Amino acid sequence: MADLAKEYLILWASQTGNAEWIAKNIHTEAGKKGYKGQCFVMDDYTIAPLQQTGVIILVASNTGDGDAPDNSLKFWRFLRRNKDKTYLNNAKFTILGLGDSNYSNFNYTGQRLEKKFKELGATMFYERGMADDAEGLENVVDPWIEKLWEVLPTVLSQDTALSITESVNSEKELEKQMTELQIEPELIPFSMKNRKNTLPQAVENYTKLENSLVENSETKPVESPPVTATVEYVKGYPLHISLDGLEAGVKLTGLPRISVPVAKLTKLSEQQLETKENSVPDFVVTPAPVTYVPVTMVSCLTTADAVKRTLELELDVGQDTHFEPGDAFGILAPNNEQLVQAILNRLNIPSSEYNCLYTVEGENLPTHLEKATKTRLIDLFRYAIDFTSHPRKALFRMLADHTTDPKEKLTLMYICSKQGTAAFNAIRDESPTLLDILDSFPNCQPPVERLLDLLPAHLPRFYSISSSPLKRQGKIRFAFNVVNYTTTGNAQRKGVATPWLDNLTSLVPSRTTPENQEIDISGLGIKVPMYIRPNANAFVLPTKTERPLVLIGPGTGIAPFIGFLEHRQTQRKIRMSMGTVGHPREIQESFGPVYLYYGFRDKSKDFLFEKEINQFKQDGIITHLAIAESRATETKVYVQDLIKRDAEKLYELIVKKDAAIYICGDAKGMARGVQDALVEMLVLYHQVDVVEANKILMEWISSKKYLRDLWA
Ligand SMILES: Cc1cc2nc3c(=O)[nH]c(=O)nc-3n(C[C@H](O)[C@H](O)[C@H](O)COP(=O)(O)O)c2cc1C
Repeated sequence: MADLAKEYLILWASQTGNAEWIAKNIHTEAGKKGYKGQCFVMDDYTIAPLQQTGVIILVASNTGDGDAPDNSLKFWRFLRRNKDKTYLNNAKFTILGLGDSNYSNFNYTGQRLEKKFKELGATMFYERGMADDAEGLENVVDPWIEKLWEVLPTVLSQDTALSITESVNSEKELEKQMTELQIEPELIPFSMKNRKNTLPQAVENYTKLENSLVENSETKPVESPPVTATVEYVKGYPLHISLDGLEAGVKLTGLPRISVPVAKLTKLSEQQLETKENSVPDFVVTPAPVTYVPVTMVSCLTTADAVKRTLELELDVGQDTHFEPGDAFGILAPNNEQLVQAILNRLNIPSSEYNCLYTVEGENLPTHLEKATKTRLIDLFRYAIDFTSHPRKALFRMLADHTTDPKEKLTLMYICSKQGTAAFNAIRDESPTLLDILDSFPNCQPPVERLLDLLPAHLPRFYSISSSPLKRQGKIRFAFNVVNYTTTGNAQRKGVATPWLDNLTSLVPSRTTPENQEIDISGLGIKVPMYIRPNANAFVLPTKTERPLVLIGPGTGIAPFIGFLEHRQTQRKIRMSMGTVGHPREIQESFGPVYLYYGFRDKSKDFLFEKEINQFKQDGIITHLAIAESRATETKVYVQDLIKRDAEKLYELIVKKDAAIYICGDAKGMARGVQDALVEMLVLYHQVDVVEANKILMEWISSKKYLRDLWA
């Protein structure tokens, strides 16, 4: 029999790419250290040697409210069904969980994985890491990986074990020096203004040391002279970086681990391919086929003086598209074109290159680049890379190696060091784009390939369907806030898909009365690329119409419930029109009570779907309407306050009459507040303690009595 402990297996689950990036980095680095093993996404567990590998490393993030990422749902089904207590008897495992402590179920998937793997007979060889995005993932991830390299030689009995141990030890010495960068007191200037133009020797040494560990496989993708701009490009907002922690004698510690270069970008031909606007390139992988559907209606649901601008759009998806109210769909919007072109220009890429064909290759490439083997350069920038999400420390660390200015280098090193935590967090809070970062360091010129390595994937944006297929056959409606705001540092920020949709539909005027105007734009020929997302969380109506419903959805969280209510309204109309089926009262009774908890800031500005909700109430489709207005009066009222107010009634409905609970909206504050209110209800009326109440909620979640559709 093969020696099981000879190879490792890494399994990852990732919603937005962090866990994938970390898992693949561990895999690449393990390979460099001489270990043998494989790396798979969890849902590929059937082709992964799960029972044939003695050492399993799990890297998993969370989504929703402690839910597992979409690409691990099949694996979870398999784990749940597997009751064989000896299934993983031969496996030793460890877990690196990624979460965010702002969410009520911090790192829940990591805890569940540990429990399940132990139930299947596996033993833990190294304690679970619980990284926190709120504090910076690197704070836990980096030391956890360092320690992994210490532990691995003892659990992996590879033939190369001796040489690995030696190499690990010598690297450890180097890394020790690397993570503690001592800057000579006399070389530390106190402000950026009077900083010397020479790099402190310690920084030079550090860089040399670090680079000696990284095989220099970078190739310059585009060898072209700097562009003299003839076009006016947008400029980035400069970052305001406080160097308060950078004092004389300071030791920069906890610098991020070196990320091994992966992507190689090679030009395939000079041939200029025709520009196809709004056309999603083939390398973009989606779980269902992408279709281009006409936009037929647009309406603005808020007034001009509301804090947010909310739009409702209708798409003509055709009679053959199957969906239910509550299903979600993805829209593949490109990155903002001005931003894309400004970044290309900032990277000295001439516009003559934009439409040339390129290939991206490399071992352990991130999933979003795997199929980019023949693509126009501009499409990589429009559809593959995310230029607007929170920057990783590893990005700043890489940029430090690509600036010619010592001041910039030191500042970049400081930002990603432990001493620069406050500066890093302040930068994150400002949500800078890549352009903002690059324009703040004018002498920094990173290779495109390293950006491909270190920037996250550009992802589809998901929306909940706010209409019923019974009422609007072949049509989908959805509502969203147009993301456009000013940061505390006075930078103007925009979302990706929502301003794009707003522009496409020619910036419709705001609502002037409670009755928003629906504008028919079917004649304009506007199409958007989209796909229906199979509903993984079963956020759909129960099949039995008698079952009572509790719907909780402030802001645009109301959208799927409008679909639910339209559906119920149409179902009732159909039953009524069939006449013979029953007495109107019987028909009315065949629909259970519906409690709607809905919140907004100000009734006169952002009461979305006001007319429709009032009509549902009048028709008896909504039996209890609880409205929370948070900004109109002195006392701010939120949906969770109304749930607490109605606790006794709700207990009766939820526990005694088995109501299904649905919650939709902000995953942080609102979901947490509602969870606490439901716990309070159980403590008061079910007479259990808080721990037991939380357990009951978890049971409701797994039995799908409590359904959640949450977003950040
Ligand atoms: C919509 C959403 C919901 C989340 N829910 C949770 C949660 O319930 N518990 C938690 O610990 N972290 C939660 N997180 C934080 C993520 O797990 C964390 O940001 C992680 O770094 C994401 O890794 P990924 O890119 O591999 O998916 C959530 C993040 C988002 C965007």
